[in-house]
Amino acid sequence: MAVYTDVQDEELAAFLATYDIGTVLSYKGIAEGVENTNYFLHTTAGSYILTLYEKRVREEDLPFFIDLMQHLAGKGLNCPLPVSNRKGEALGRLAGRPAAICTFLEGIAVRRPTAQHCGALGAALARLHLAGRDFGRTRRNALSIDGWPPLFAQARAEADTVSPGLAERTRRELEALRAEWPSGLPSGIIHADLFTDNVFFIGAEVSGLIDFYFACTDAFAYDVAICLNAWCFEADGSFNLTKGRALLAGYLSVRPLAPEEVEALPILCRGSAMRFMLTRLVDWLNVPPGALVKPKDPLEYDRKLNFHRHVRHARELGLAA
Ligand SMILES: Nc1ncnc2c1ncn2[C@@H]1O[C@H](COP(=O)(O)OP(=O)(O)OP(=O)(O)O)[C@@H](O)[C@H]1O
Ligand SMILES: N[C@@H](CCO)C(=O)O
Repeated sequence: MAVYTDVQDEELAAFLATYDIGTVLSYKGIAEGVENTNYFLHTTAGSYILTLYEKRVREEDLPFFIDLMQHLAGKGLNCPLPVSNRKGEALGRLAGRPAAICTFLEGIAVRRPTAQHCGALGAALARLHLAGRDFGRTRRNALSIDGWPPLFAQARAEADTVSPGLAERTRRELEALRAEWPSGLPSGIIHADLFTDNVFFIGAEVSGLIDFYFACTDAFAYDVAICLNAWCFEADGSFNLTKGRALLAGYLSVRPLAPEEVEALPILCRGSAMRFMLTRLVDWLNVPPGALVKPKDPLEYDRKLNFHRHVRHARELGLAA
């Protein structure tokens, strides 16, 4: 996370006084991440994460995220559990922002995942898809194909300052995606942002999944595509087929992919690369003054998009023939 909103000692003490989790021993802003403000919070009762919800999270969606984490935790998935205050409410307000306190998860986010990590991640993703099946609530994916043109409109005029030709490349690609985007794929709750920083490991095992603030109802295979992009490319921009194979084999060990999901995987990877290129581009061009945040490189995803433009079959992404 980043820190967009400062929290003063007195206001935190007053906020905590409404909970049964003791008093503050220490708290510290977390620089990682780009979406919300997060603090490590140590109280006399233990360790927690305090989140203040920022820009992209709509306040009316927060009960969905909180209920989802409670549902998934109830299904045995290791994800942050929102803590309720004495009134039984998990959502409050702090420093003028909506805020929640969640349980702290142990484990380490790997920066350079191995094929073994990718396999474990694939299986964890499929378990998440199964655990969400009876959640009973839905949320539209605001960052799918209909959400991309408005993002592009925000960045278009300045896109070529980031890379010459980026505006025209993106315009053409958006047209192509619109023409080929699949519909009717098996759908349910997806995480939609399961990058390496949102998955904790203890040794080779997944110990926890965090950051459910993009979770929504969409094609399961789109979540697989997001993970292939986030986990299986090397720093030099090449796609690591061994990691792709491991991720897909891990996923398939828990949930099979239907033929139409397999067929759609290349275009879903292209779309997923577009989604992250665009949100990164908008953020890159709009860093709020004074915020403790390091914007992520949009061109990393422009290059991934270019790779996927040439992929014709999921075999090229690692699916066993
Ligand atoms: N429940 C938790 N237990 C332990 N650490 C956590 C927890 N939640 C968040 N963190 C820490 O805070 C950091 C940022 O959290 P998170 O990824 O949710 O932020 P974000 O701003 O939404 O990030 P992103 O850019 O991935 O969307 C994580 O990398 C992790 O170090
Ligand atoms: N995981 C995203 C940031 C949160 O949307 C990215 O790497 O662009």
